[in-house]
Amino acid sequence: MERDGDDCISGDKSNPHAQFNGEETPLSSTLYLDQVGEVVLTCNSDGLSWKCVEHNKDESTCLGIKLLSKIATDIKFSDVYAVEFINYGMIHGSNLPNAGRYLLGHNSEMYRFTVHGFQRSKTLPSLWVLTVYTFGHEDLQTCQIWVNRLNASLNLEVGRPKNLLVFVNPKSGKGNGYRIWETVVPVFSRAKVNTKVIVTQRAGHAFDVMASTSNMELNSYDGVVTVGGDGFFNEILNGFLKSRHKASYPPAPSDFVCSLECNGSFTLQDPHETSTGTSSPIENESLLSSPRHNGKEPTNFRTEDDSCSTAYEDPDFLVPNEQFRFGIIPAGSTDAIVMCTTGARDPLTSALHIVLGKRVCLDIAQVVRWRTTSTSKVEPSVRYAASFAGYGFYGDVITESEKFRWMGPRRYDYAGTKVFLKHSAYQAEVAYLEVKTESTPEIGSRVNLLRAFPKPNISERVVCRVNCNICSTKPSTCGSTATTSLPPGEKRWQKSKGRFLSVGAAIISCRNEKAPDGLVADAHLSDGFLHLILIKDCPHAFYLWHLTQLARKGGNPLNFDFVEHHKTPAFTFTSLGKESVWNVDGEIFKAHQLSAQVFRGLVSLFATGPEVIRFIQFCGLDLQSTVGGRRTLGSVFGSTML
Ligand SMILES: Nc1ncnc2c1ncn2[C@@H]1O[C@H](COP(=O)(O)OP(=O)(O)OP(=O)(O)O)[C@@H](O)[C@H]1O
Repeated sequence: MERDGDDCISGDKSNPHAQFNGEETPLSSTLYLDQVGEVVLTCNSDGLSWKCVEHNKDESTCLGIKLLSKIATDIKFSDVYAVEFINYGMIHGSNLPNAGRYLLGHNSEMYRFTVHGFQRSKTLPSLWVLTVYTFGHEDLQTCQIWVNRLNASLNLEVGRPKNLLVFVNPKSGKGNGYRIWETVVPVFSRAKVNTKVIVTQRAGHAFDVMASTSNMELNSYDGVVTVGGDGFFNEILNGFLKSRHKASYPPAPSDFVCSLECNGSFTLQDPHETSTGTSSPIENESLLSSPRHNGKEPTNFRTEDDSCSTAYEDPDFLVPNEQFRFGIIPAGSTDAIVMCTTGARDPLTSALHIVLGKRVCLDIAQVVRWRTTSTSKVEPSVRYAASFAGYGFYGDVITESEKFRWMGPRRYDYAGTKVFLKHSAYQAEVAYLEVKTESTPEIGSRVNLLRAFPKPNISERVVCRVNCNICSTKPSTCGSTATTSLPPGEKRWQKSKGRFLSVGAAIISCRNEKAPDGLVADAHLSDGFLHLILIKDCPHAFYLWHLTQLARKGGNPLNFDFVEHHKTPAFTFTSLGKESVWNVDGEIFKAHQLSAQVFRGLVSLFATGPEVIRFIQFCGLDLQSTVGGRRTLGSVFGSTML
């Protein structure tokens, strides 16, 4: 084992950084790989590869199977999140049988460094598992050269965060938000990501911090990480967008606007007024003026000597902002957003997406409540949603489940069962914008098309996934809405009035463990559309049938006559009853009258999108047993908690 480190390195070891400035010189050394043995390690522009010494000459076989082929032999820099020098210590001998003479057959002490990366789980590719390769050499300098060289390569990886603001909800899910954060802290510290951690003390705490943090301070972070559920993410998203997203209210049909104007407290926007993100009013549609400003006006205040001074002006924070991303470490009760954006409900997978600087754009819906109850005056209040906004059944379940928060995630099953048994239907009027595009002549009336042609089965649906073609077709301006980017003739309002068991607007597929394909299996993360699902009053048994389809892998919950499905960028809603509760990303939102529109890719997430192709290939197997566990009738009702 005596070896002089100077002899075994090829490349300019005296200056590893210099090798990176010009043409790259591959670095190569003979080192020991823990649990394997002596290897020739090579570093090139893409990553690291290693080969057992004399591998080709003397390959171990057992019953004709190459034993060494099971050992990983390379890793790309894009899959490496940290390289650490770990000083003098044990390198273990090979654990392979018949290791042969080139493998270290015994333990030995030497200087070591570790390469931390990940690999995709063989059974669920969206699930990322940690990998650690420990290399050793008796010469300290050799190890240091390798560490410097590999860290120089990692520094060239673009988009990796250095500073993050982290919010932890200790009450999330089963109340273990902080414990979950602790399990992923080592990933952040190894990757040398600085974190400012805020453990929330109460509901609304994170919203207040996000809303009051200056843009200057926010600009010092590469993003915000939330450790919690969908409701917690929603709170942080709203705090972030509250004063930073500048946009007019959603478009609405003229009679909707009239109903607001008749109240005497609201006026139509002057069509000549220029406002960010809107075009002039289109036929049969009116735009509503937005009194919102960016909240950064200079503040005049009196100083001690009574002179008037002006506080500094906080710089603008651009939204959308591709550099600034959100990360979600799942700790909630449903975690639909994380499942749709990383494909897995796994804190480590999320942490890896964050430190590796992955990026995916996410549509956000702006939901404006105009009236809280039938008698209240018009008072616009804006809420943003990342996954789902629902009324009727969805509003009732969230209201009921809040009474049983102590039950943890099971409260949704219990509340869902209770609300299902009540079978309440609500009188309402919904208007949605029907948009014609080249690929789908009238997206808004899709249900009628589906009646005329057989519904595509699940394998034919264009499901959103990593590098999704639909989502990566960039609109002219990111953060825009289809309501403004399409010419007036391409849009028209359609209405649906009647008794509904539920009205739901899914911005993403809303996949979760109880609804494995989500409510809308082929919804996309950033196509600029939401899916309006209207469930008309129907017999109890039919509704149960819809819910069981929702809870089933490969089910078709929208393929019923009592279900209307409209893909649209905007809709309005007016309750014709007294009580009216919405569920926005799992949080209660009382609204008698509201309008909503989608902003395409308004925020970016540390995520890649799910690895869906193989996910769907598993359909033949019972994936529910992997992701959903045993199904009970209660969990069928709980599946509506999107
Ligand atoms: N320290 C706290 N104490 C009580 N409530 C809190 C605290 N911090 C945050 N909250 C509130 O808890 C609510 C729910 O949080 P979260 O979404 O993390 O969990 P969940 O409801 O169990 O999960 P999911 O939204 O996925 O169903 C949020 O609306 C948030 O405002």
